[in-house]
Amino acid sequence: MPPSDASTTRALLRLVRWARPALPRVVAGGSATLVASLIALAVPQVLRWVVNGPLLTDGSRAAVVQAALLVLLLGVLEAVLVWCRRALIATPGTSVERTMRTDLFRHLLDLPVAVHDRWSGGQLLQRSMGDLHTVRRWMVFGLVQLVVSATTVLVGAVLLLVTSPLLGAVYLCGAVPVVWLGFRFRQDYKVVARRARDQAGDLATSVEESVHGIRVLKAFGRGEDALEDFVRQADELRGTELDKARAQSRMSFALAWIPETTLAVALGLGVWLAATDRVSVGALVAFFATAAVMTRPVESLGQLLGMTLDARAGTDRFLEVMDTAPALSDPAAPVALPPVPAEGTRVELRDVRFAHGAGTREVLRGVDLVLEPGLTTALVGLTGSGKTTLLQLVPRLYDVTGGAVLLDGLDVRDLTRRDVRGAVAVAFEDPILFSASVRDNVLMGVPVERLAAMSPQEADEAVRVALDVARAGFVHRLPQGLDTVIGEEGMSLSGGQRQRVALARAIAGRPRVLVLDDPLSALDVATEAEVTAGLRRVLTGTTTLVVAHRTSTVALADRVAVLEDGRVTGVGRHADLLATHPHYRYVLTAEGGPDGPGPGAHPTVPDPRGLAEEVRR
Ligand SMILES: Nc1ncnc2c1ncn2[C@@H]1O[C@H](COP(=O)(O)OP(=O)(O)OP(=O)(O)O)[C@@H](O)[C@H]1O
Repeated sequence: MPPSDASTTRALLRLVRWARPALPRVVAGGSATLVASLIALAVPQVLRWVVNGPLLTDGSRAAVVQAALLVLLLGVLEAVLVWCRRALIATPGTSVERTMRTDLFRHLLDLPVAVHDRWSGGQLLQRSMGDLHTVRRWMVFGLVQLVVSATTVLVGAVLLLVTSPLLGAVYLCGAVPVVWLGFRFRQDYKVVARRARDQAGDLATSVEESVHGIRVLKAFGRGEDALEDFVRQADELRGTELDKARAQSRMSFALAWIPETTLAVALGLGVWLAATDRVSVGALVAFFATAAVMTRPVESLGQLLGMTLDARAGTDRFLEVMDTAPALSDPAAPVALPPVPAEGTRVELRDVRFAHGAGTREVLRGVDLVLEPGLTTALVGLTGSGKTTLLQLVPRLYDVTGGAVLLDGLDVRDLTRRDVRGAVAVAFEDPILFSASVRDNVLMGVPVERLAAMSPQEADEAVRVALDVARAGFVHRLPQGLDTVIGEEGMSLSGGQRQRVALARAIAGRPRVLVLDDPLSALDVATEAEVTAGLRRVLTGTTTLVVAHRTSTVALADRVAVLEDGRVTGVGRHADLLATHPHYRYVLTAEGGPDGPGPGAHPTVPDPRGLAEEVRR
């Protein structure tokens, strides 16, 4: 993504919001460095006084010693001030970086799921780690040094002109090509700086995807292809870094030879002027000593400008995420969710419409559906018909684009997201577990306030019951039982085991509404029936919506809703729908949807009533 044309200064000034707490120390540290640099510039003036005074006139030894002591004192003072800079600036820089990182993460949690289609995991990782590190280094070193070097160069230039206007003018002629080259450098470097940061993010994405999908890569023997891809991206990044280094070295070269050349011309001219008594020897010594003090600040300007442009690229990437408005927000005056009615919570989808993006086809086109309190409703439809989409509207993971979702008569958009998500628990088909103990993974399903009020024994009991209902007793046989860390995304567990822990997490908080996206697909039919019976026993009064692909799952529900062409075209008991609803019959017999035998095929569904009866018993 090319950098915007907004000025570097404006982009970097926005950092003040995060840097404000550190500003007093940064300013104090910068002032210490500035004073140290000005002291360095004062030394030549002392030399001028010594040469023109005691050395060339009366030869007073005492005056020379005094001058030497003054130079020594100035040197010590300069060293102390440089130390002060380090002591003052290092710590606040790290806390600014930490705050920015935390804000970025908090904001990411608030952003819609669709954001992840735009920025991959690696890009977000790079933005929150590498980019912020670059910004912090610039803030505590680059910015301070840039201000100090620029001020030193300006003050030095004035001193040169005051010491000898003619020599100063000759020396400062070099500023014209330097400024022009600096402008060119800025134009070129900001493009490659941004490209390098984007490519580093892409490279991080490759690593993340390969590690994540390592089993697929190995199973299909695609390790070499992944390596080739990685090497290509790493080469591209290296090429861009070399472009940066080349631009940087061209600038540094120009900043070294142009001032050196003009200084050489000024030296020749100065010697002639001193020989013809047009300038004093003391002034000549002071002139060249000042120019020598300016050499390092001048040479460092290229590097510091490069750092600034790197920080600007990092800042832009950080602000792009921060400027992305959360699609969902809490209402200004939220309504409180009333206590759970005795019979359970009633969920209503009223003329719900939804499209995944502006201008894209509507997935849901006027869904009317009531989930009766305390009952289980199975949602059935062809693959891609919008079942998962519909499910995600209930806990308000997305907002409807038309119509409304109501919990006990209240629009979910009038409640706080915390209230809605505390009331509605979800288990997805692909269960994501976190790198934490089994206990912590399960307790994640309990709303924070309720968890805080629980004693450790009560929390353990909630975990035990949830795992029992989800038939996840296998966790007790893990090496450390409930304390076993189940690893990144629970990779050390089988698919069915992960699903059961994720289900336990969904029910641990005894939610008012339970939304299940085919969460038992990896279980055998007998275990699924046991889990469903457990849910009925424990979650009495919980209203449940479950996406079902298998007849066995449907048979366990009280009612079935059929999703067809973005609408609910039938609601009823499984057996009745099977007899009266052709699309329902087709969905259940299609065995994989469009590739199945088709609407005309004879259903081969086992009679589910027997299974349901068995489970209820
Ligand atoms: N984040 C998204 N951005 C854009 N389109 C999406 C997104 N998620 C789903 N879709 C599209 O919305 C449609 C419905 O998808 P959805 O996952 O809701 O179907 P489903 O009925 O749950 O399918 P399945 O039974 O295979 O799980 C599909 O055409 C899908 O491509």
